[in-house]
Amino acid sequence: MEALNLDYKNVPSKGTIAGAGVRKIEAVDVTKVYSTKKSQFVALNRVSFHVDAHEFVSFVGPSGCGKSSLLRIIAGLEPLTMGDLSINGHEIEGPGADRGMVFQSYTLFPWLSVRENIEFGLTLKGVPLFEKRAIADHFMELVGLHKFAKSLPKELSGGMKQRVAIARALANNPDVLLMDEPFGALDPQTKNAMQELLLRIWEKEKTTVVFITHDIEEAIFLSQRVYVMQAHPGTIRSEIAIPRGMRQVEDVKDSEAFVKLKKQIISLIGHHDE
Ligand SMILES: Nc1ncnc2c1ncn2[C@@H]1O[C@H](COP(=O)(O)OP(=O)(O)OP(=O)(O)O)[C@@H](O)[C@H]1O
Repeated sequence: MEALNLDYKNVPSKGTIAGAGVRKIEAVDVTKVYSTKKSQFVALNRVSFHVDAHEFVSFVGPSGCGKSSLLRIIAGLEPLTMGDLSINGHEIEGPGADRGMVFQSYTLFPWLSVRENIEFGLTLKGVPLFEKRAIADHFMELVGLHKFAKSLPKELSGGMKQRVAIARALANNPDVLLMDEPFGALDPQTKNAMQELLLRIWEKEKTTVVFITHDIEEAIFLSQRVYVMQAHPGTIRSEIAIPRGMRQVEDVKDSEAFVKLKKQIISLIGHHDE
């Protein structure tokens, strides 16, 4: 029988603590100008940041500050106008299998089952059936959907669909998981449950995550570092480190440290709006 090759989780650049501290994404003076026939609009102005291996980094800011533009540029779906942006030291020139995406809108293939959706990228890569099945099983288990392997997306709730989307992205073993308001369309209870689940997954898989949200609580709860953005034009106003161990506190979102950080970020964002 063919031996199972699950070493995909142990590639040196991720999945091992040894890779921690290694620069994964580096952005220097990234500028994005959208041009139409009549005008030019500066969506991002000289945005510089970095994301290290295994980090969970969020970008938070008001509507229109360029969060989605930034994520699309990292994903290689949108070209930057000026500046430098690299992943693993290589300039980003287009989309790549090293980056997995999860969007706010549900992007599952409606005609494919949960298992087939999760296996889709692996099928394209020609991963052998046995291995593909094992990887899908692992990630269905991880997001708690193994009982729904044969279900179609239309039979799933919004939260379940996003769990499939996360499993699908992770099954391709991306170097970086890019998430654009993935829980933005969910009700508050489901959103909280998804945040808890994502943290558990991140702690287990050691994935590097770049997370976009306008929800300040969500950013503080999930991240190790938060970049606070402002609009007109989109720039990074501040970088906030979230203290280690804060999440271990019960009802962390009501804790003094959490509320203090939230007020700090609100004032940073609010300051610009005045
Ligand atoms: N393709 C485009 N052509 C022209 N302008 C664009 C385009 N995409 C985005 N913009 C403009 O760039 C700015 C930043 O948009 P972006 O969607 O990146 O912001 P955002 O912070 O993600 O906003 P939101 O939180 O509302 O989704 C906005 O003013 C938007 O209107």
